[in-house]
Amino acid sequence: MSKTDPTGTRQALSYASYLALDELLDAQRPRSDEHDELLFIVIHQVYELWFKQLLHETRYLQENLEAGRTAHATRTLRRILTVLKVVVEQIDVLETMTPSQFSSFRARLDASSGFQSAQFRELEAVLGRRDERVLTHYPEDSAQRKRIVDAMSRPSLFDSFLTYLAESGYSLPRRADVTRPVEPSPDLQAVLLKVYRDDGGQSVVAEHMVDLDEGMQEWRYRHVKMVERTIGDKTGTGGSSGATYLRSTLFRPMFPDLWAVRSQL
Ligand code: HEM
Ligand SMILES: N[C@@H](CC(=O)c1ccccc1NC=O)C(=O)O
Repeated sequence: MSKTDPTGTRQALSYASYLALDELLDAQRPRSDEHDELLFIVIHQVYELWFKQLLHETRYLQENLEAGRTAHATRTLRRILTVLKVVVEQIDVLETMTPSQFSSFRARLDASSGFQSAQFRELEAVLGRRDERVLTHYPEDSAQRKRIVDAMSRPSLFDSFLTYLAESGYSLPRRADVTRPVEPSPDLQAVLLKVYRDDGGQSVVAEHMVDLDEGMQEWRYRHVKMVERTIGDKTGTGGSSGATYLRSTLFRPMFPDLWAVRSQL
């Protein structure tokens, strides 16, 4: 395959053109002359690429679940979990940056912050988070805000998991309104206990859902520790109390029913 350049000349596909490296490698633009700022930018860009891939895979996972395809869903979940592991471990790289190295360019970040990562918020919404407060960081009418709002109004991954169980023959209560947060449900927990006792492919999928929930919580924990060691108790550039706020977001499971049943297994 070949494509034409702006002068109309045919260009053979190459490594650089296939991967759009001119654009990609031109997209790191430090605002200071400090050595460490490039690492900060690269890490965040890598995160956003992985978030893109995770959103791509979760969409596929939902399709597989809703079609009752256990093997495909399990494989996709494994890929998602492997990527999640990589993004959690990536925090090690940023932790090689000392507080004073970060302080050398932190003021140049102005009021920008992780609160503005639309893909992270979209991922949370796809998994099941329903919290309109996150929208305050995105301008009305922005494409980013619309993607988060859309994700909050579609069935979440947890809803697709429930559809999958129903497809597999388990009769269970449907969630009346997918735009509302998941409330723990004793009726649903009774069905989940049966899923685990039957010990089929559905229980493997359920275990991977727990892995996913645990992985997201691990990310939060590692992020908070990174924040504590890098900026201590300083307030965040995004206007929050910083580490104190972030600590309050720990232990907020996405799939509470899957945790609740474990004391009965
Ligand atoms: C030195 C490194 C980092 C520091 C000091 C830091 C600090 C903070 C702080 C203080 C907040 C609270 C918002 C605020 O008031 O600013 C926050 C939120 C956030 N950060 Fe970071 N961060 C770091 C790296 C990262 C990385 C690598 C990511 C990956 C994308 C990330 C993603 C987020 C997200 C998604 C939030 C929102 C969390 C929530 O509201 O639950 N941060 N960060
Ligand atoms: N909120 C951080 C700054 C920060 O980490 C950040 C700034 C801009 C873009 C991404 C960031 N990462 C995650 O919050 C701080 O208060 O130092």
